[in-house]
Amino acid sequence: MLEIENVSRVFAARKGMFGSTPGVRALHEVSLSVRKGESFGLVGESGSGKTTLTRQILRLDTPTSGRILFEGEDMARLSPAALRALRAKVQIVFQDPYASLNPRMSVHDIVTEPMLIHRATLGLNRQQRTDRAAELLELVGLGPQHLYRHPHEFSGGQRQRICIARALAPGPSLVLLDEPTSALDVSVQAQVLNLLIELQQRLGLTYFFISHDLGVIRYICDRVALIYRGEIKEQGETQRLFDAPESDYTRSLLAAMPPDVGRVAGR
Ligand SMILES: Nc1ncnc2c1ncn2[C@@H]1O[C@H](COP(=O)(O)OP(=O)(O)OP(=O)(O)O)[C@@H](O)[C@H]1O
Repeated sequence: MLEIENVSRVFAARKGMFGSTPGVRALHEVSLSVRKGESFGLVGESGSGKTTLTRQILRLDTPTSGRILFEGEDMARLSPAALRALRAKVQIVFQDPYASLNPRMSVHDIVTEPMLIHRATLGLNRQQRTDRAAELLELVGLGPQHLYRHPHEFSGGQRQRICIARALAPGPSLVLLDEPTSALDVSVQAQVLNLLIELQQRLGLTYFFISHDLGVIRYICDRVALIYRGEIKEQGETQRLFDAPESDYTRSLLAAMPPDVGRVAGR
């Protein structure tokens, strides 16, 4: 579904009024492939390049070299119409459900907005968009009675469910989950993770799951890649990587952050 081939991203050195910024090699020869229907985890500490890679997948930034294929097509070579269609197919859920919902918008407007943006692709009229928003709320475990409420009336976990409904609104096949539970209480984390697993099974979604929490990764991801200073240090089946890590970096990461699956699963 998603092939990342030898992607590098270098931010050039810059001279500014208050001195110069050195060049940064944020990604170096990153290669990985995400299969349809799986959950693929990307683990790395702060500054390792996770956001930069995510921005390349969303086509918000362009690699310095290398290429990214989505469903076999080079993202850099898409026509404007194909790029618009791709934007509906690849959606993201951010870490902070408090910051990522506009407090002035109703849940209805938040969830129907992506349908409006992608109306050329989806072809839904006003009533159909409202009906779909109500269905999506039901799907994420919030009833349609919440449609005309505003974000401040919801808890953190409920807000993240609204963010998930918004991400699902244009009918994506790939969902990028950028630390989607790390701003939530532990008990709520487990509920949201279980919801994500359930939605994946029902809708046949593919997840690209970014996290620094190995417990969460182990709970949800089929395969995982570890990124360190812009380079992939190891990747493979999650279970294998935890049981028999091949790189020193993986070993040190596992030693520093023992995965605690029981806590995540709420057991
Ligand atoms: N626009 C930019 N210009 C210059 N350097 C950048 C830019 N964006 C990111 N970087 C640098 O690239 C490196 C990778 O940053 P990135 O934000 O991708 O890491 P990250 O793994 O997402 O970190 P975090 O978990 O803290 O979000 C860092 O050294 C960062 O300072």
